Amino acid sequence: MTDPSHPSILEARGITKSFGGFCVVNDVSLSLSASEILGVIGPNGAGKSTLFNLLAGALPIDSGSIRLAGTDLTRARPEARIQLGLGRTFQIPRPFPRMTVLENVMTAAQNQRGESLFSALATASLVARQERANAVRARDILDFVSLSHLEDQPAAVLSGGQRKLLELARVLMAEPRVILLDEPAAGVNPALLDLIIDRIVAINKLGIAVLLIEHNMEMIGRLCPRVMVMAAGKVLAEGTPAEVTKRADVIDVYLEGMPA
Ligand SMILES: Nc1ncnc2c1ncn2[C@@H]1O[C@H](COP(=O)(O)OP(=O)(O)OP(=O)(O)O)[C@@H](O)[C@H]1O
Repeated sequence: MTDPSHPSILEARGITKSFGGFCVVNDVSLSLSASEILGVIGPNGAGKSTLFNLLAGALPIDSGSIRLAGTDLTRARPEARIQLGLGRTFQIPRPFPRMTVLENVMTAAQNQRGESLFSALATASLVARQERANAVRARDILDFVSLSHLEDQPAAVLSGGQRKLLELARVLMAEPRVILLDEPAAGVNPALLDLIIDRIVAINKLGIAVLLIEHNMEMIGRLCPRVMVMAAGKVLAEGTPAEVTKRADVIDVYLEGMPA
């Protein structure tokens, strides 16, 4: 349920997706308020990444609806969703390895807003001015994610944690209202993990809502006032991390055997 004082920015209703007759996301609904970080947890194969693919438009949904700030995105192309403010990161970041860190961030700029008019009127000097403005903004964002010192390096040299920070920077360049974060802690060393957590808090304080898939329960506990537990494609439980981690059904399908 969304608190009326914090209206919903992202709303999904009854999202369902099957592959070859096997239902991997089954009637999932969620409501994310503009000020919120909502965690999505659950065992491997629960359908969490598929849910992100459906929200981001990488896969078409079989049934259900998706709204972002009241606009129906259910059938919108992924690029249209990005332009409307829905950003996402991937479990395994895929930067352009030979481009520099700065160039990687600049490629995520959404200058195609009003593209037809822009291309009709554009002159070389206008394009150059836009590029300079993008470079200034990309440098500010690299500073925000503490990667400024690497801006001229090819992305191929980055560590796993630095690649996650670069992904965050690329998403921020597109000026999102909501970010879907898919396992930002996976493969990240403890020092960078603290930095990533700190940057997610800072991003949220800018008014950007976050939907966070994560297996790292410490990170979930530090970031998420509310979590949704998925199992076998369905929402099994919702509540605070303390509430859901006490539930016998959640312990049974997910938490048993995990490191404390
Ligand atoms: N394109 C696809 N075609 C067929 N089956 C798929 C496809 N994508 C995902 N699946 C299946 O859907 C189920 C859910 O997978 P998904 O990756 O969404 O789970 P997950 O909760 O994100 O798991 P993990 O925590 O391991 O990332 C799995 O059984 C997976 O094999």
